[in-house]
Amino acid sequence: MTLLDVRGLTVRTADGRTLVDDLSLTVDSGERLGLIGESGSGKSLTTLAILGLLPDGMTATGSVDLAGTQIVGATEKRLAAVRGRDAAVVFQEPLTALDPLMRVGRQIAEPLARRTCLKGAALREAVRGALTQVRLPEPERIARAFPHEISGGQRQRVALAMALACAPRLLIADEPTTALDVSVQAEMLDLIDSLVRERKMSVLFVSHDLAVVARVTDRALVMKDGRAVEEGAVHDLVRLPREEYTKALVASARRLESALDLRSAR
Ligand SMILES: Nc1ncnc2c1ncn2[C@@H]1O[C@H](COP(=O)(O)OP(=O)(O)OP(=O)(O)O)[C@@H](O)[C@H]1O
Repeated sequence: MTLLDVRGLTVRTADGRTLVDDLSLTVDSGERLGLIGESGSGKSLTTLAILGLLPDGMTATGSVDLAGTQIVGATEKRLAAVRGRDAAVVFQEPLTALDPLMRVGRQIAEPLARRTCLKGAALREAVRGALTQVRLPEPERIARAFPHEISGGQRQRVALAMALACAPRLLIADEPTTALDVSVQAEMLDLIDSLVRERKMSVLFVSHDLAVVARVTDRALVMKDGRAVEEGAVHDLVRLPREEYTKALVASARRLESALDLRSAR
């Protein structure tokens, strides 16, 4: 069953520049699609358009059907009902999702309480469970902390716990590991991978890095200058890229991998 069906999505600025151009993609229930392309290729604007979160002044045309709701042109009320329940997002910078003045536990409690009607001790226990699920040690301490009191990797886990709190059918992860230290990137990818598998969730995973996309998704769509240039199984894209642009992405992922191999051999 198709969960997300994007057809002819076009995003324009107020002065008429086209930043996403006639893009179409689908994500089935339980499927994981990678969206890959260099910086500026339109990946983030695509994810924002899917959630109805485009910056002021930008307009979307075309169709974005998310679990039966048409997102393009939807009212804010309708969008609020969809976000969190049908799709939730983890951004590159966890601080965009977290309120700096609110303790971490309360930030997770709010969406949990909305979904489950839990209160008091039962809600506290559910928050603890949400923090444990994203493999945070000492969940009581983390729940009492403010965002600046925990590490960047821990903040990204908290953002993931918040995104998962309402059990969304689609997780959109927009460069979720790019801002993290290399040492914690792989752990975060493995965590996302195992949590979405356990929950049979669909994923739209955005990255400029083909090696990262290959770790979490089975199929990928390559974007350049706001357009889709190639789409296929990740395995095929890596082995037999058709487009010059995809070949360049594969070559740079290989260069990076061999540089890392050399580093670890030293
Ligand atoms: N608020 C904005 N106003 C004007 N132009 C924008 C805005 N946000 C993005 N753009 C432009 O739209 C294009 C696509 O940006 P987008 O952020 O979607 O790319 P991206 O592939 O996600 O890259 P990155 O990973 O660097 O964010 C770029 O040329 C960018 O400069």
